[in-house]
Amino acid sequence: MANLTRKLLTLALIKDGQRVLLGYKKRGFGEGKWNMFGGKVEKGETPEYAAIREVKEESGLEVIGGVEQIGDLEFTFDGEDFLMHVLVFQARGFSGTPAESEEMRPQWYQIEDIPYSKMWKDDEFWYPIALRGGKFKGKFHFQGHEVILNHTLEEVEHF
Ligand SMILES: COc1nc(N)nc2c1ncn2[C@H]1C[C@H](O)[C@@H](COP(=O)(O)OP(=O)(O)OP(=O)(O)O)O1
Repeated sequence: MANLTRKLLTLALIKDGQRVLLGYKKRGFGEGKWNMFGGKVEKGETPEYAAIREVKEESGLEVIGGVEQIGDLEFTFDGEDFLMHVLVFQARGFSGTPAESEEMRPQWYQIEDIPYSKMWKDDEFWYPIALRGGKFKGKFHFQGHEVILNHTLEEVEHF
């Protein structure tokens, strides 16, 4: 594969018992899909700081007690010259009430009602690991934004 430009991004799992907070992406990359909250790691930020900042900006929630890394994902897209390296975190706690932002419309989902058909196709592979408290590493190669051409996924003890 040719040299790819790497982009570092975050996703954050906000779980409260048997429900998770997802956001409907209103604009930008992944527009029209439900996803966790996250975005680019800006220059000078740690990924953990970026994850906490994105949760606040996109959902209105304050992360309490920091975040723990639970996933490491790489996404590539056929014919595209970039690789998205997405670190997935779980918030240890949170406070506040979810509020719609310019980018996301938050909504709580019971785990059994997670709308996988309206999400990125990789999510149905790794959410089950994340939701039962596991950690994972994976790589997904897409054709467009709807078809996974190939992938690897493994559960890990630590990163
Ligand atoms: C390809 O599969 C993906 N699956 C999932 N679940 N999430 C993905 C996938 N590819 C990207 N993402 C996530 C990673 C980030 O959380 C967002 C994209 O972030 P965005 O480009 O919107 O970053 P921001 O900094 O929020 O953007 P602005 O510059 O518009 O503020 O999608």
